[in-house]
Amino acid sequence: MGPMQPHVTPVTWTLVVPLKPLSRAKSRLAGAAAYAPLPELALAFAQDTVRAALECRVVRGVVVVTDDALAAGELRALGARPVPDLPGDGLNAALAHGAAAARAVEPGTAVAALNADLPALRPAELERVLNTASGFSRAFLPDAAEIGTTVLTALPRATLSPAFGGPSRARHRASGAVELPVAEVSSVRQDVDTTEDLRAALALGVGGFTSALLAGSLPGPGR
Ligand SMILES: Nc1nc2c(ncn2[C@@H]2O[C@H](COP(=O)(O)OP(=O)(O)OP(=O)(O)O)[C@@H](O)[C@H]2O)c(=O)[nH]1
Ligand SMILES: C=C(OP(=O)(O)O)C(=O)O
Repeated sequence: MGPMQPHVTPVTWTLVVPLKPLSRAKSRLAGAAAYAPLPELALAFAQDTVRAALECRVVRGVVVVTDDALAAGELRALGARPVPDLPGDGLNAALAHGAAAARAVEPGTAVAALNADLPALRPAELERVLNTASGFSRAFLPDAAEIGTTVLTALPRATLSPAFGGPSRARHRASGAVELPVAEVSSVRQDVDTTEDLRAALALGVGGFTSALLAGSLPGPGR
């Protein structure tokens, strides 16, 4: 930055990552259970997601909303802050609760919901998504299938107002959030719900937890 540039305070983000109990996670991935147990896959995806998120330069912290004691311990070990769900309320309540927990500690923080199933996540691509989001009060990134959402953002004065679940892209757009105009961020969009998604994530390159778990039994094309 040159000497005559105005001083700009960069936006830094607290991410909120939701993770349901591992024993119930990733039911649509049943086809991949031949390669590794589903609870272990769900944990490895979350570990790779959280580790990459914490390596992103504009991320100041990660809150993981989960009632799973094993996952909470493993993700705390990576540097995340686990908080339990509110009793019986589901995904969007968990995200709103996590955003409130983040702002209880850091009142001025921008917050972003991030799916826990992004094992190919690259910190530099997440940084480009978040830097683009710093220009909008609320914004979102559609998933690779163009139906759901992988990231929903809110600047410090905005409320997150999450509407995840199924066709959430249209719901987030209807809520007034801006669809982020950012290209070539496949690693931030590639969520893994099905065996086909897992193949796509493996083609992008997954993180160390997922690749170690699948070592020797990688699901290749058409298998
Ligand atoms: N804390 C919390 N996280 C949730 C809850 N429901 C879903 N999630 C998480 O939100 C994300 C999207 O959830 P889903 O697509 O419903 O579940 P999934 O485990 O990814 O996949 P399926 O079981 O195949 O539907 C995942 O990271 C889940 O772990 C909830 O009630 N509480
Ligand atoms: C919850 C969502 O994700 P998925 O169902 O694809 O995991 C969503 O995209 O809103």
